[in-house]
Amino acid sequence: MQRAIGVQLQASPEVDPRQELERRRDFLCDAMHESRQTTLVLGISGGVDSTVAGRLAQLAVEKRREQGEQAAFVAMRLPYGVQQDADDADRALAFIQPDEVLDVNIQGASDALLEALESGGLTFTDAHQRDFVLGNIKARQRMVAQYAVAGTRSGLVIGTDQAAEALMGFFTKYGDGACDVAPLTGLSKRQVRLLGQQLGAPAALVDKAPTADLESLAPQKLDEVALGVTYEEIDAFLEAREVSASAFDTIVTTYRRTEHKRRLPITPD
Ligand SMILES: Nc1ncnc2c1ncn2[C@@H]1O[C@H](COP(=O)(O)OP(=O)(O)OC[C@H]2O[C@@H]([n+]3cccc(C(=O)O)c3)[C@H](O)[C@@H]2O)[C@@H](O)[C@H]1O
Ligand SMILES: Nc1ncnc2c1ncn2[C@@H]1O[C@H](COP(=O)(O)OP(=O)(O)OP(=O)(O)O)[C@@H](O)[C@H]1O
Ligand SMILES: [Mg+2]
Repeated sequence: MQRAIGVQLQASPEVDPRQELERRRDFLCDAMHESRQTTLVLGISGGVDSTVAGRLAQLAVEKRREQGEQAAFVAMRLPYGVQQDADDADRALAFIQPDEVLDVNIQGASDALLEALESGGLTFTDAHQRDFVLGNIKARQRMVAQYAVAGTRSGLVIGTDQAAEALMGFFTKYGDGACDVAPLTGLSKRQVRLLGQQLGAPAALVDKAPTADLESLAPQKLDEVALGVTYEEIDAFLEAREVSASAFDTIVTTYRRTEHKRRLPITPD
């Protein structure tokens, strides 16, 4: 079963970082060519996934320009108010060297929607549920912001979903899960870091502990705390290595429970 899920998610035990970077950069170039779009758009959080995907995007548009095509990468800062790890986002942008940076605070829109929902009669069981729902609103506001830019600039929105998040369904459906191109597909978290290292990204970002950072009541909460398994265990599962019985159980149960997130909407037969 472990192998079958790995195949389903396009995971592989080993990758050659140099070759993978070239293949994934060229994939972005081909996607721009085939869709006749001239811009790539991506939110840069300061985490390793958007650092790697962002640099790949910049390399892709530079290659398109070398080929005589019009191409640009628009990186977006999308903080909710003041982001605790804003320095990391700045560091990531300094490394990526994007053609353009747009800074859009998603707090106003996110809070306004939550307030309107409450005025409209929606109630929550407790403060934790309210905060969790607001977290998913934040992820979806980032999607709305990126698509607004893509719609203005003939752009493709990049998603940073990789095999570790896909396996655990650890993304907001139609939030950060929504995109036009997903260049990190199939990579374990370890492999994303390998690609970051190969690109020459700052070690502090390559080795940074992953956080979705969506809950205002628990800023910078580590993904591993929310997931109940470590990325090491998730990567071992994806890379067809041995996994403890309890981790195996958590991973397979979560994978099945989140199947709907990896599929198109349910339709009548
Ligand atoms: N069986 C089923 N078939 C079809 N649809 C089903 C369904 N079960 C729920 N649904 C629908 O799916 C919805 C639940 O999905 P969703 O809205 O995504 O919500 P949910 O999975 O509850 O929450 C998203 C999770 O992803 C994490 N996350 C989000 C964003 C980024 C990152 C990150 O790593 O950076 C992590 C976040 O911390 C949270 O734990 C339900 O409200 C319902 O509408
Ligand atoms: N504060 C933010 N500013 C801009 N974009 C964001 C922000 N938070 C999340 N995103 C976008 O949502 C994506 C999903 O977040 P996620 O946390 O999975 O990735 P990451 O932060 O790049 O890496 P890591 O998973 O290691 O934290 C990010 O890659 C980024 O494109
Ligand atoms: Mg993050």
